[in-house]
Amino acid sequence: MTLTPPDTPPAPAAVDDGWRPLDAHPVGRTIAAFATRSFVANDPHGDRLRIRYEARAAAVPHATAAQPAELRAEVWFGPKAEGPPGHAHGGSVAAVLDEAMGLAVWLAHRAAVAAHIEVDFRNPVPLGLTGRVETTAGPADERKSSVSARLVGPDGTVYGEATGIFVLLGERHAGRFRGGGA
Ligand SMILES: CCCCCCCC/C=C\CCCCCCCC(=O)SCCNC(=O)CCNC(=O)[C@H](O)C(C)(C)COP(=O)(O)OP(=O)(O)OC[C@H]1O[C@@H](n2cnc3c(N)ncnc32)[C@H](O)[C@@H]1OP(=O)(O)O
Repeated sequence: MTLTPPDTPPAPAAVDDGWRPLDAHPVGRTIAAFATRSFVANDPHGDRLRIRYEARAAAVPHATAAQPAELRAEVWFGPKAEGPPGHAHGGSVAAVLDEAMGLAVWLAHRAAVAAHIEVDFRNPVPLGLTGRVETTAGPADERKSSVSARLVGPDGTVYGEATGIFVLLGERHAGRFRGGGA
């Protein structure tokens, strides 16, 4: 006896929206290597912050106003990110937004450091939240770029919003931010 398989609806066609792991992008590879050391991203299996960056490539190596390379992230706030009981420390939220903005500018233009950031904490972040960080790097002039980022929950709740001015590293900063640790 053969059974007629039940009607199964066709699987929805996967939508390729262009987002890839950060290290799949040529510039993103350098950034991803940096992020293995950074304060925010250096403990991908830890209990504080886990973050995974993704890039959407521009068709050209450097972003233009028409075709920027974009960065976003998925982030998890673990039990050791606590600030107010049961909720994430504002500094952890600010750090996540700060780093994402810096990496967004790096991806879109070149390596940069924060000169000025502002953060609005819109809603308390419950520990255990997995949220999405969205960034928008503005166009750059010779020395700086404006950028913004926000942290959004799976239900669309906006937890934090940030804007920043990031100074693009150039000859005048030679050696200043290379580091290497103590
Ligand atoms: C393949 C090679 C790979 C290389 C790898 C490189 C290593 C990776 C490097 C980087 C990756 C970073 C990944 C993101 C990490 C997360 C982001 C952070 O948290 S970064 C840490 C916190 N930030 C600091 O420690 C900066 C400390 N501050 C400074 O060192 C200086 O103040 C600095 C560099 C920010 C500015 O000093 P000036 O002398 O270079 O710049 P001036 O000429 O004064 O300003 C340039 C423009 O920026 C404006 N500007 C400067 N500071 C401003 C401010 N506070 N507010 C508003 N505008 C400001 C100015 O008005 C000027 O604008 P006008 O060109 O005239 O239009």
